[in-house]
Amino acid sequence: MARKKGRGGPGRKPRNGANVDSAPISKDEMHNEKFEAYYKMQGILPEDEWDQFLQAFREPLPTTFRVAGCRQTATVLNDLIKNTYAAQLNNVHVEGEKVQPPTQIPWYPEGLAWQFNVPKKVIRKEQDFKRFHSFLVFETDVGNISRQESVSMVPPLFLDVKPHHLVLDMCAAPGSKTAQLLEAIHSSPHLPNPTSTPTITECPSHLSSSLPDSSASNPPSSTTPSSSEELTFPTGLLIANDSDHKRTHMLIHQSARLPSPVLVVTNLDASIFPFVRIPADLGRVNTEGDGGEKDGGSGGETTKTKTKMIPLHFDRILCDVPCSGDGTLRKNMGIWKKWSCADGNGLHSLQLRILQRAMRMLKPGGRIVYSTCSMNPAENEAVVGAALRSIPGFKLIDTTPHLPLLLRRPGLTTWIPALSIPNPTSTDKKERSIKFFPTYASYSEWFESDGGGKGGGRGKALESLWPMSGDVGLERCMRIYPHLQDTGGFFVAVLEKELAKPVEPKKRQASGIPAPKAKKPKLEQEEEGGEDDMVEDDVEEAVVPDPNPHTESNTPTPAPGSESNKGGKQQKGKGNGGGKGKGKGRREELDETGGDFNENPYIYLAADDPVVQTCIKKLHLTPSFPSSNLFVRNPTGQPARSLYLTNEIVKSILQNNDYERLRITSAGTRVFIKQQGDGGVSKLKAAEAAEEEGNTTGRFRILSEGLPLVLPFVEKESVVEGDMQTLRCLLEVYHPLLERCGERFRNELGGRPSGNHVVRFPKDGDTLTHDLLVPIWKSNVSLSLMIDKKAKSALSLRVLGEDVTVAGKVAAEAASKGRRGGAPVDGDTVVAEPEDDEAVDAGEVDENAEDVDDVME
Ligand SMILES: C[S@@+](CC[C@H](N)C(=O)[O-])C[C@H]1O[C@@H](n2cnc3c(N)ncnc32)[C@H](O)[C@@H]1O
Repeated sequence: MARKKGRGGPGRKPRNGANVDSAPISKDEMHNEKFEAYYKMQGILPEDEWDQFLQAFREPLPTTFRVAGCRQTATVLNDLIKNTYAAQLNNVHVEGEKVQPPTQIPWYPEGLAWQFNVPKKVIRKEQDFKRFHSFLVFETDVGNISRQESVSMVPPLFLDVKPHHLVLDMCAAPGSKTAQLLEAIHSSPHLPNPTSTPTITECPSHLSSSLPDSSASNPPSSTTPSSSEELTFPTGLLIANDSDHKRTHMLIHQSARLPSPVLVVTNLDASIFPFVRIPADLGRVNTEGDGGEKDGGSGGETTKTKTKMIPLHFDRILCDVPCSGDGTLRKNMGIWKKWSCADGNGLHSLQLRILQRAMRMLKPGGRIVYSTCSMNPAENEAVVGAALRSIPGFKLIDTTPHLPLLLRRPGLTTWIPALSIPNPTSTDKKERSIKFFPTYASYSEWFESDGGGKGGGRGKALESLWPMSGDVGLERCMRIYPHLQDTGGFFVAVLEKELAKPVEPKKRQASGIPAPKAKKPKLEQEEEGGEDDMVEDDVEEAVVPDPNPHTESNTPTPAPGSESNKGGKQQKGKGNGGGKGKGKGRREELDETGGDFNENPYIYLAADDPVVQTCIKKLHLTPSFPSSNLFVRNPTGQPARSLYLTNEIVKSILQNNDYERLRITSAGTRVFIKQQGDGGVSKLKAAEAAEEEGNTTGRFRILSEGLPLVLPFVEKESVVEGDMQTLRCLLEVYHPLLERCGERFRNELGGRPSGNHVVRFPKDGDTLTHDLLVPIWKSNVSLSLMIDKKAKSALSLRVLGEDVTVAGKVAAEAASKGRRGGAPVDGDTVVAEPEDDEAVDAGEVDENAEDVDDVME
């Protein structure tokens, strides 16, 4: 399956929706008078740094990536990069000049982020770089490496997410920061990390060859999901939201590389994000932050007594808001030509409403990180300042002690807004000039005059664009500039909600805080009206300014459920709410493109469902497996093909909220799938075999991405020990015969029934630095390694030092014939994969896969 080339090109929608493009332009064209005039006026830098600042923006951005996944995997990979690849690349010369090898980004924790700046032609020509690039591509595909702009790695680091935290990523697509947040939630050393792929699956202690077979070998004795969850899954939650429906699918695709039972993806306008209902007892436990959870009742059963519901408040919220993106000039070169101060002005109102909404959904003591890839104070300090003044009880955190090696400048405490207006000295009406207004009064005066456009249809700009009186500590914000550490431009502010009880609404009004007319989110109005328990004490604080009538800039597309969407096509939502907890009837749902919200429901299976019980038996799972946390996604609620797993809090959300109201696009992760074929045997024969077995529930297997989550519940005795001969054989051939495998493995597996098995390849301190666990499928005559082709290639490269897989050989052959093959060079098309039905049978082909290049920032 070849992927289309997806990066750049004129008209490409960038990360924030502004209409800029990344088509290359010459350095001579990299000028913009208005940009320079505007930022010089703001005094963002000392005069003597100005040239360096502009010059840095004209240079290509280095390629940056971070090593993701669990600590074990990350350490192995990082050592490999440091000791093998970077060492090899330290001595590459092109046309007599030394090429800089990859270097560690100095400020990133534990040296896990890297950068290099090597022209594509060098990567294509130089064997060592080519090999390094292949390695990066494969490891990225399997989720162990995340290619991400270095400044974009900053906000999640300041959010400081812990495994028990309830986290909301308000504007999450395409998802590079979501991935970081997920990794942080899964970061406990006691939890198996789904962010490590089976290529080096972290081995739960009871399956490890290296750990003593003592109490650790016993599966958790409790049969309640909550106690097994404590031992296995984080108790936290990550809701990743984006208002752009297409981009939520990018987000889902991106996060599929980091399968997690704690993830929920929603498709809502963040500025009117509705409250999520949770049972009060669950909320209380979360507020206490002890990470423990009550059993929310077994799946499929209906709780008789009415449970008191409360709105969920988050421990951490990331507001990586849509922005004008002028900090991305180095990659979105079209901004040089198109920059206008109107872009930032036009986004200010939405950004402010998103931040205010986040503040209202935060727990006392909780933290918000607000970030943009813009340098414009209209989108940064003006937003943060106005938000802090409108909702008391928050403060900006001084972040200087954190990441001390990250060079940054303090936030601006004053700035001068400007408008883009028709150039009064030009006859061309389309020509614009920039006009500064030091005060809101001077702007108002101009606005009221004819020159201001009164009567000409121009809406008035918000006063919050201007600096306001009163010190809110804006210098605590962070500004990152390209010349400081060879990055893009970026802005980050860290806000904390005080633990003290917020002041009464009346006192707030008396404090002179500008409180533009409250405009409650539609969903919230309904929520408040219908559910006493959902009314928050600070509901009156919905100091949401009127939508900015200022119409100069590219306005972001109206989001689902937003007022601005009202004129759109309306269609009915479908399905029921997935069992109990269905909200208040049907609502008309719209997505960004005007289509309906067309998602299947989330229906939990009863723990004693025959299919669940068959899975437990056939897949050799211990009784502690959280069987009531499995759900299916189809209108009938039948376990037809895939079974998904969540933790308790996600289950509680899905069962107590209308999934259509929250526009839940995805939740949890798929762990079991019905085996359609039987390795090398036809589907018909497989079906016949299943029939003969009297197994009408079908035969499910553990999906490779689900394995890390399921492993702690796999019975130790059922795991077969493999050897290097067997591993090579499984990698080289799609369906190798058992006779080709190592003798001990052959003998052990030979006596076992056909179906799903887990194989452990013990660490040998040499080729395998950690135990490796993989799922295989045994048919009557052959075996199949049930991991996808890219994961196979990555594993082969890492363990055997070469890609011995069929796909790898085809790619190498194509490359040797002069066709492009092997790993793609940055932004290029991925080589066509060989025709075979293995991945399809294995259910590993993602039909909804989006262009992964687009997913990379
Ligand atoms: C800067 S990008 C986010 C990048 C993302 N955090 C990441 O690290 O990959 C801004 C995102 O906000 C989304 N967006 C725009 N308006 C929105 C709104 N009103 N509510 C939620 N998301 C919005 C855009 O679709 C875009 O994906």
